Amino acid sequence: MIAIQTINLTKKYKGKIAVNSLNLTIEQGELFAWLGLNGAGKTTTIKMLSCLTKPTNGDAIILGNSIISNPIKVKELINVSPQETAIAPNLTVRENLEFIAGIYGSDKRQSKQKAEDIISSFELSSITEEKAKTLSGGWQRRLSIAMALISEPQILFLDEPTLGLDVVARRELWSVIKRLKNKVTIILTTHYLEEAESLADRISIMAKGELKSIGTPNELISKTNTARFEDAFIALAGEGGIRI
Ligand SMILES: Nc1ncnc2c1ncn2[C@@H]1O[C@H](COP(=O)(O)OP(=O)(O)OP(=O)(O)O)[C@@H](O)[C@H]1O
Repeated sequence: MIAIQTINLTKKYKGKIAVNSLNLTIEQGELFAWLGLNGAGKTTTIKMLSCLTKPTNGDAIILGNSIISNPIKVKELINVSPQETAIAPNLTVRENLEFIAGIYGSDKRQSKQKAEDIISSFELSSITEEKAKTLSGGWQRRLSIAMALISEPQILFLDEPTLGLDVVARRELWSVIKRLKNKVTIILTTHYLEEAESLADRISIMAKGELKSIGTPNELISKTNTARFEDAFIALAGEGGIRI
């Protein structure tokens, strides 16, 4: 089944095009990565798909629901783990999880159970009673993703999930994300090419609001006739990048 289909999805800010007539399809269960240089239009696309900003033209269908005519239903089906983590610093890890479960309508008993389940699946048990503000960046990001999954979304948007993390914390988070594959459709934005290459089923490359190419890392390498993914990325996303 199709998770996301965009139809001429376009966003202009005061006449300036941020995203230009995007047409693509993402299958359910896919881990799909957006890559592009600064200002390529990744965040704007994610904001439209998650109903945080309205398109100027076009539409996107999320699991059968239009982001324009049915944003309330779309918001029930998705969740976002934003760049700046949305955790409450003075609450413990467990309290943060129970709090979010409550916001999404669970009663006290259900909230406790949901928090317990996610603590176990995210291997958070060593830090459950720690206040969130005392956690390292890697643990904070892991908690933030766990919180985004409490509402059991079908589509999860991960915006720069490992930004600023050290190499070990990054690898640990990669394994957390890999375990989610095929359970939830994941839309990932990142500036780390090796992150997209390691995690994504397919990658889309944007430049100046235009979709330049979509494919598996190997397909993008072969389409651009390059030897490494980094070279393929530069051929597509760089100044005067090709469109294939
Ligand atoms: N609220 C806004 N008002 C005006 N212009 C905006 C706004 N948000 C984004 N833009 C412009 O739209 C274009 C695309 O920006 P966007 O943030 O989507 O890119 P990005 O690929 O996410 O970049 P980055 O990697 O730097 O986060 C840029 O030219 C940006 O300046």
